[in-house]
Amino acid sequence: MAKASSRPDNHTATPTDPNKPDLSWRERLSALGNLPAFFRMVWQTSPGLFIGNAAIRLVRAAMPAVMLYIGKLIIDEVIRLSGLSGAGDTTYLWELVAAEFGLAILSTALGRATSLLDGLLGDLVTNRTSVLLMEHAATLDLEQFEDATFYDKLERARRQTTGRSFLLSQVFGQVQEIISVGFLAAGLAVYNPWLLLLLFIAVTPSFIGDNYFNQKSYSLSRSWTPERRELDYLRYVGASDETAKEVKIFGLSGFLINRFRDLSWQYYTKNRALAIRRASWGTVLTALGTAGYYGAYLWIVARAVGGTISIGDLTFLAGSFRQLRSSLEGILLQFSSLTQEAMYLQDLFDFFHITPLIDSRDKALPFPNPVQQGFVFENVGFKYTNSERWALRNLSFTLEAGEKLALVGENGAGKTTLVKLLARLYDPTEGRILLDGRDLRDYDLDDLRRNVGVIFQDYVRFKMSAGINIAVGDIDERTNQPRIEESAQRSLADTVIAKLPGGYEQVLGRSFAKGVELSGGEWQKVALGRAYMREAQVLILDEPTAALDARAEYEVFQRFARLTEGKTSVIISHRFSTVRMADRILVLEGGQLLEIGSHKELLEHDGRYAELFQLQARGYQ
Ligand SMILES: Nc1ncnc2c1ncn2[C@@H]1O[C@H](COP(=O)(O)OP(=O)(O)OP(=O)(O)O)[C@@H](O)[C@H]1O
Repeated sequence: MAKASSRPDNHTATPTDPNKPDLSWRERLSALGNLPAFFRMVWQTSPGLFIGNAAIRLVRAAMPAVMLYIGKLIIDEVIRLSGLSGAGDTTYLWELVAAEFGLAILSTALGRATSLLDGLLGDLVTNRTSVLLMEHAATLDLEQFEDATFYDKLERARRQTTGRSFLLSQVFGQVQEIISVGFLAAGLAVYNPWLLLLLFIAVTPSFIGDNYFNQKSYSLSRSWTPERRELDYLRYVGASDETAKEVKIFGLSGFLINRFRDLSWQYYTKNRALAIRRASWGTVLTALGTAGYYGAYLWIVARAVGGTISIGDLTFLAGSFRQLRSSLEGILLQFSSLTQEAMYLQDLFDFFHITPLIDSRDKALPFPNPVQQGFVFENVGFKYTNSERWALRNLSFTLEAGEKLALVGENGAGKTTLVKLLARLYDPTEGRILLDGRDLRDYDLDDLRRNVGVIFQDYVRFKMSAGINIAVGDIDERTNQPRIEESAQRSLADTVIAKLPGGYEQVLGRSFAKGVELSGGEWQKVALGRAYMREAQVLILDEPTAALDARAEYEVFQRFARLTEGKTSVIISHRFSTVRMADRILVLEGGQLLEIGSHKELLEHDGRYAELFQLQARGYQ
């Protein structure tokens, strides 16, 4: 299968290309090609349940034909006995009745057993798919997550993680029905093979009709993925703890609800039009099937009246024909919904086929320990995929090993982008970054990430315990309580946590029962603790003190200076009291390097840094 990537330039059209609303028969059949991979996944989930399910279904498949045949034998025996005027031996008759009763009980029991196994297996498959999805998502790039088409794929794949149990019982049921039909058809063919032909002719119209409408509804639902995502988003924004504050203050609920109502109504009307057409055509086409059934019934009754077949044969044939028709209709209808399901499955596999663009090379180098020379930016330029503008351009500078560098610049100057390149969340669009003389891309990615610790300004507030919120800096050490507490002390989070009713076990945020919310500055202290958890050689803090009060900021920096002694560090800050502590300061403007030097040098230079510094200093006078 072609590898799909989130980059528009090498995006390969898959059989389910969203820009192509109607899918051909060939594409739909080729979607069935996903079933083996799906079953491999089911098999790997639980071979025992898989085999059990298949075995029971095989037995169940033979039941309808056997029961109909026993019914025929019973009727023929009753007629034979009634012709003997009372004195016949009824043992055989009772044996037959007992056999039919036994089969009826067995059939119900097996029916229950299959739903049970389907349910259990379905749950396991759902869990496994979710795990696979999360595992795969973890391998992908930040850049891919920021791409809307990627998000649509992820969204479609996410929907596939639930509801797969339905496909499972559907395919299992389908195979069972096909075997069942085989048994019944064999019985019917013994009497008259033409009946089979009549049967196929009767069920074909409704099959074609249903296929057509399934395809339409798949295309509709697929082409509406972005809108459905927007609906989910509106539902979330309109009713969530994180947004409630602003929604209330700005009185946004009316606006959000109306937007939701308009969009959902549009989708509803499109769906309704399709559903009405489907129901109308379905009625007409099914009537054709009924006509076919009665045609065959006429023939059978006429043969029975003419004496060519027995009354038992009549019931067997009529029963078989009726059962066959409904089974065949079932199979054919299921087939079209099966291809539809298989197409949805394609979405899941498409997602699994997206490959990360940022990865370790073969024979990647280990991260130098310790870093000898440091980083060199050589004419680095970077453009976000979804943007035409250069976020960084012509950037050349060195970050010496052990140096503390501060990044300064106005909003949107490219500071965060620069540190993302340093942590290899992205690769430069042009130029290169060297570490100890080798391209950053030559180093093992996991090793690099372990050695470069970044605390972003939009750090995540995990709705988990305070301890875990610090331990995420080095999650393997989450049970190392002394280390967590030491990190908390350094980042000043210890006093915050001491006030929490549950201490380090206290769940933060209000999403879960007993969760406690922190203030912005308190959260920042907790997040800062992550930097101290990580024994990284390079530490990057992106506006780590923006929410801190003046005293806390001062203390944090005293400690930070001590912690980063001998380490390479980069700090982004808009506060010059923080910035001036750095060895050198790099001033960015519009993605370009404007000035670089120590605080003193830059003040003497009397350029942009001096201007911004004096601007801020004047504010304090
Ligand atoms: N994910 C993204 N996709 C597209 N463009 C982006 C993305 N992130 C940032 N940009 C753009 O890149 C430019 C640089 O952004 P960056 O976040 O690096 O600025 P910054 O200097 O850190 O700003 P601030 O001081 O506001 O945090 C901005 O023009 C921004 O709009």
